Amino acid sequence: MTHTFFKYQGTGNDFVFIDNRKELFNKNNTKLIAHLCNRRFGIGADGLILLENDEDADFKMVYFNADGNESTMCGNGGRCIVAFANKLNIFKNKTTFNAIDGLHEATIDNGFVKLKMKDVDDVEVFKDYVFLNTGSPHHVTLVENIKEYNVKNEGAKIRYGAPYNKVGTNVNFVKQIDSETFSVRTYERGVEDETLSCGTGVTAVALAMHTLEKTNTEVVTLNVEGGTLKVSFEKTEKGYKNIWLQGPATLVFKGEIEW
Ligand SMILES: N[C@@H](CCC[C@H](N)C(=O)O)C(=O)O
Repeated sequence: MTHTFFKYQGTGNDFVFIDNRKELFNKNNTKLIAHLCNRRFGIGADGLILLENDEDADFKMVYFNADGNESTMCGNGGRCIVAFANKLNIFKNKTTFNAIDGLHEATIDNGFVKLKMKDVDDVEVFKDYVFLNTGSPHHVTLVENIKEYNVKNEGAKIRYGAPYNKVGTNVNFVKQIDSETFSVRTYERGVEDETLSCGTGVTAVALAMHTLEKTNTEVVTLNVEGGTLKVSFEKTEKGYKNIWLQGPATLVFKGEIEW
């Protein structure tokens, strides 16, 4: 049978989108999802996202990593689904949608999406790294030689090692550029490779760098391999609130595929 899909990218983090408002897609078909995300045998993407109806919001986002497993929040996927829902005329400029970590507010203006992320109350600082959950788990560590860094090998060691083990984590390698700008390269769990950008990852980096007092601004610029994102936030007694991830989200193509 022929199925319609859409492909979007947000700073190079790319996703297959399926309008599943009629609930025809089998979410337990891990093999099919991994096949659709495969860059040689399928459409090719870092993840697959279903847009569904929701009782409390304009729509619901269901996110799967490229390995076919449903996972935690995807920030760039969240920005892209806002662009997709806007294309489907589900809302005009401002929306609220449901995701695995709760309700998210968002706006879109000329392809530029601002997405409100969940509050972060717990930022754990260790000797060589910071760990926090911005909807997905993130290990953040500063490195000097970011351009030459072997993100895949070093990221995999941390992702599969203690204390994360089987559950794993995403791993962000960071270099400070100036008082409000950082370069970030991310190893993504579930893709098991470096991706060109990670939305929950740059959010984690911005909050971690603020916690470490590497920056004192509450609007941080993050240069990723696929472009530039901004994260703004407010410090609270326990952590951070009013966190917004901002950047472009673009339709790449629409297509049809057999399965
Ligand atoms: N690309 C994402 C993160 C997706 C989730 C991650 N791979 C995980 O399983 O934790 C983003 O933009 O946030």
